[in-house]
Amino acid sequence: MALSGANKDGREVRIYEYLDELNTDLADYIAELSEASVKERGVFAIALSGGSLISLMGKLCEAPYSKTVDWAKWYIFWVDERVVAKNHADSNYKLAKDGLLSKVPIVPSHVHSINDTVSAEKAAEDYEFVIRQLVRTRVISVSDISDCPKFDLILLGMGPDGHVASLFPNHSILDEKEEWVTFLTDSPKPPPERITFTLPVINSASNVAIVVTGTSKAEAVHSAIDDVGPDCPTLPAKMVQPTKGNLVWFLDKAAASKLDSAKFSE
Ligand SMILES: O=C1O[C@H](COP(=O)(O)O)[C@@H](O)[C@H](O)[C@H]1O
Repeated sequence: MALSGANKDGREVRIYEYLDELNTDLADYIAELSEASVKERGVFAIALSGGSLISLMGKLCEAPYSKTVDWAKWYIFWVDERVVAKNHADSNYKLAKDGLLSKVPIVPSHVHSINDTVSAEKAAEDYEFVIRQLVRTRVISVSDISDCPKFDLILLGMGPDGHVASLFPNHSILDEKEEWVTFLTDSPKPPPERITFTLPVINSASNVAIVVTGTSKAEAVHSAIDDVGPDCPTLPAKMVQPTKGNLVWFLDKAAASKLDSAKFSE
């Protein structure tokens, strides 16, 4: 049984007692957005994170989604990527390829991963160039208020420290306003070299989902959703506030355990 609530900012919080329910509802949510976007624009531009998110999306590889989703219309991007070879265990591309993309009929030329043969700085620059080309051809929409790309869906995970994508607490890249894609070489979580979408790009998306499971993240979830704690305003997850788009949090019972509301009966 899921608990769900929306607040006045249009932010929705969905809490699941069982992981299987979260996985099914997440697959439904993605499939519905894909259908709506393909109907409206003919394509679905989706940006993935790494980490636990990919296994939580696993139901998409199964029936009915494997048959009903219009995979040929999907264009895949990465919200953040570690600057390592594509076959490296730390690669977010490899994680998604092994766990999702190799199991469904995605068009290979629609998969836009980073250039893994150059520096982090150059990889970020090249990736932004690729995104600019696809904005020009309208594979990715453009925001009418920020001129940023407007992805149909951006999927985020969150670390126990409240980081999303490769936007870490107290890091100067949280202030980046000009670039669409930036880089860091001092990530507090290994590996140190990464590229990441900036907050203006994340907040320009039509839809953003933050998918979080596990007790280790309950404090950061509480801080970001209940607006508490001295670090709250600068917690990266809290800074995800789509300007015009929708934000949905998908939480399991453990991640939601410190929220002010939302209690399941034992
Ligand atoms: O390093 C990263 O961490 C976050 C969170 O990962 P999780 O395994 O705790 O869900 C992830 O969203 C990001 O893409 C990744 O590069």
